[in-house]
Amino acid sequence: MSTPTFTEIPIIDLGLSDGPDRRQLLSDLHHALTDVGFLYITNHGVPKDFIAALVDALPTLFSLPATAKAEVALENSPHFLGYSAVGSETTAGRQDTREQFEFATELPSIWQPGLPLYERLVGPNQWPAACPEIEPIVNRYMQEMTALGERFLTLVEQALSLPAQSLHQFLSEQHRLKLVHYPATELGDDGQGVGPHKDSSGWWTFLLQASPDVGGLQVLNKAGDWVDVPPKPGTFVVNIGQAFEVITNGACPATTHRVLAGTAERYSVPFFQGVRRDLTRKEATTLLRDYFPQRHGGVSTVDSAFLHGKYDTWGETQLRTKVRSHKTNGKKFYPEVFEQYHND
Ligand SMILES: O=C(O)CCC(=O)C(=O)O
Ligand SMILES: [Fe+2]
Repeated sequence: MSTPTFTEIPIIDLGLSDGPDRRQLLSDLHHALTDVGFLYITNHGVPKDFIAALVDALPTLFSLPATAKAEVALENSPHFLGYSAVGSETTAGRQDTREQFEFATELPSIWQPGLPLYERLVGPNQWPAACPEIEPIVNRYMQEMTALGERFLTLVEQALSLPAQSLHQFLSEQHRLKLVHYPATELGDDGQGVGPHKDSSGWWTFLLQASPDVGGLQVLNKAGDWVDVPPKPGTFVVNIGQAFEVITNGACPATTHRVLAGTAERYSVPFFQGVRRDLTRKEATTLLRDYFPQRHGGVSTVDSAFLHGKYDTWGETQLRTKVRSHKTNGKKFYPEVFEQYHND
């Protein structure tokens, strides 16, 4: 018998959350959380004109000259915020075909000697001077996504029969967002937009597919088939990050996904809801454990560097991941742990 699995991505209408269809909504959400790990949300309440302003700004931003992009290079930032060119990222052993600007909730630097090194992940954005309109547009969008993320967690608590606010206790004050551009590739060029991965940096991801007519995002189901996640007007794609899989003891899986390179260029904007940096592995595996008892004969099947790695906090696990994938920043800003993170 083949493994029961999904063949399409459920659509959850958040507009039903206050009406008579609420029970059905929570039951559909439960299915999406436990069997799929991916969903679309509609009627999410983020103002259309905020989204449109962001979508409209992307082509201008990405057509800035290379020198303007280099001024805000991610390499300059101890907080791993800024621009990365096509070719600087490898996923699943192959080079990705995308360029991106990474921003975070606007916060001042807090790290000073004596504080955990991972506190250095927090700090100011680098805004491109040649495209000044992007700063207020992104800041406003981030505020909306932060609020949407919190509303959404309340529904997830209800769908999973968890106490009110029990998921909010894991949130960070810093969330991250990427503006992503996948350039058009030649026909027959077997490039990857971004290779197969699970989202490792956040609690939940809320993705805006910003090119209404261009597909490419796919999700891996349990039968090993890739399921398309085409853009749908008025929706966000929402998916589970690895920290959430850990907290739920694998009941809610962080599903593998990828983006195919295509002959049409594509823009997208993933918002990664942040997990508090001081979260310990012990807390992550105990705080909600009564609600997610061990399945599979007591052996955890959850795949996560946080769970199986050497470092005890979410913050340090994140810092290690970033130092390993951005070697220039690692050497420049984190020489005290660079070798150790690379060799352990
Ligand atoms: O661009 C997309 O649609 C998805 C991007 C993604 O999966 C990621 O950046 O983690
Ligand atoms: Fe992703």
